[in-house]
Amino acid sequence: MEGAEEERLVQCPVCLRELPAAHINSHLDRCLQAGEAEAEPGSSPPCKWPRLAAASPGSQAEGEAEDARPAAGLPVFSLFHKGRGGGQSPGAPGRRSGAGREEAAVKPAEGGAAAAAPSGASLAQKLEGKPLAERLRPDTLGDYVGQERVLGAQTLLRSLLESHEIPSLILWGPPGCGKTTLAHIIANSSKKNGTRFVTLSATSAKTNDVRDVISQAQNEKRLFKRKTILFIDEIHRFNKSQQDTFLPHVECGTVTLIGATTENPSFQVNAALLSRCRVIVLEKLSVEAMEAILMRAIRSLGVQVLGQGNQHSSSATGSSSESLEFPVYIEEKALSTLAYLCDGDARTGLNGLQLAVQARVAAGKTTPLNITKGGSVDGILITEEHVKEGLQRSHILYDRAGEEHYNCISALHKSMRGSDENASLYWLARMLEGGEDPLYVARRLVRFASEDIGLADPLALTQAVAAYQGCHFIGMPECEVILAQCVVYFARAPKSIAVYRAYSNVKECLRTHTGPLPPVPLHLRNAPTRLMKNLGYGKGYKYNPMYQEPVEQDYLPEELKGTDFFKERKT
Ligand SMILES: Nc1ncnc2c1ncn2[C@@H]1O[C@H](COP(=O)(O)OP(=O)(O)OP(=O)(O)O)[C@@H](O)[C@H]1O
Repeated sequence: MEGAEEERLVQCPVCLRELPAAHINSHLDRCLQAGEAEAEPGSSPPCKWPRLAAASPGSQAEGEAEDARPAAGLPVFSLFHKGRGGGQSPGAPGRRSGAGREEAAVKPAEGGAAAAAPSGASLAQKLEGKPLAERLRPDTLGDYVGQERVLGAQTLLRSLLESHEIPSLILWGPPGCGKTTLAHIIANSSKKNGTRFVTLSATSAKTNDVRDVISQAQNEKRLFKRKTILFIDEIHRFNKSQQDTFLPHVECGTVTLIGATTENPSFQVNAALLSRCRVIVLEKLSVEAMEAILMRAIRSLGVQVLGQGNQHSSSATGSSSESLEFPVYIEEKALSTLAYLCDGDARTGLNGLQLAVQARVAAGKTTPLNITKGGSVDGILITEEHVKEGLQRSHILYDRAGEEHYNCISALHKSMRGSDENASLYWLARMLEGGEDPLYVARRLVRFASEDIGLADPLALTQAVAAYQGCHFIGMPECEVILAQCVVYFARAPKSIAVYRAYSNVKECLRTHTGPLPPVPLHLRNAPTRLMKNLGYGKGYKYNPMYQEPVEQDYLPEELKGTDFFKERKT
């Protein structure tokens, strides 16, 4: 009987693991200690790796290994993201083993810029390991640049964050604008009042992972009165049933949800969930904000800024000459070009800077620089060309923010209009490979379908809308072939601008009309009330289906009678 009691399985209230009753007390002690360990700063939002193809593979692999390392010492409970597309999800089948469950614990950021590298380290050492963007991720609102509209001094969000009153939030904004960084700052500040911060990435987490986080949050709340903030990166990638899983728990306050998304949450986030969250719209970082972020990076690396033509007093702290044979300089113009070309994406800007500096330092080629009155100094110089190389794949071919964006879409439009399928494909690829938003191209195709093909092939519009939706569903890179198919269809399609031109003529007619616009003819008016009938509304209207023969009836106002917008030439 006693043996049976010992063998009876009971569930640990903390980790939910089933164990023999006889072992539960000792297990619980370990579990509680582990829970404490987890409360330590291990739960920051995930580290992100550079998206640039040119990013050094070595540094990424190194970073991933570091990122996936479990938090030191005791096993941890919470579920963490392993990084984009990385590895098995934390709660994948076969891995749920209670306290021993394998999790990718995210290491805490190492103190922001100040901790980027020891101040005495050489520049090459400072550039090793984690990507610069990760190391410079701000820890406090003080270092968070831009986004004044939502985080400025008098804003509601700032006062909520300062008072540690975190509501459920959806952070919506383009890549690299600071969504994860903001969550990271919230994680840091919420630790101060003992709140747990758990991170899941919708790209790798399964519904069971969400359930695990929720049940753990319930236990934490019940046993320790601790709140849980759940950060879900790329929340738009969760399907409806996954989103439904945490809906009631957000509602009853078991977890505070912070979701980050680059997609419009009205379409991608379940309406019920959305209504329980405050949507914070973050914008692309301005060129000025990007300059400030890049300057901070320059300072942390000890690189000095070189003004055009004359010596520029750099605000760099600690000259690189302390630890390097040659000082490193970057042209002021190179910085502003980088700030401009990265199109409000701080990760792209910082990665571009890192690659440019790394390449120049590795090449070790020095230039005599006239920066002192007395003569020249040998130093490593980073020019505008070098930063463009750093941004190579994404930005040198194609500048998403600037003129090139309009030039290429115009070239695509004209190539399709000219029925040149090769040129059409070329311009499409130039844009997509350069990082253009596929939905921007898809929207142009919808317009083209009506403007240039029109009724010569009415199916073109259906194709374009389907291509838009396809791109919306699957994103890049898979959607490129959808756009390619549509572009070739359009290049080969017959063209007609009849409707486009006729509609332009109508608009012109309205614009140039002098005096009051003619009233709607009485016989064309609807007459839902007796009064309207009495006023002659609808009187004399011939209901076409009642007639066998063509109906003689005017539909245009009297003064436009007989106008043919299809024949008239636009003036
Ligand atoms: N507002 C900001 N102030 C200072 N640094 C920033 C800011 N926004 C972004 N950064 C820098 O850019 C890097 C990338 O930003 P973050 O990961 O927050 O972007 P994100 O909006 O979450 O992008 P994604 O949608 O691609 O995940 C950060 O590590 C940080 O170094």
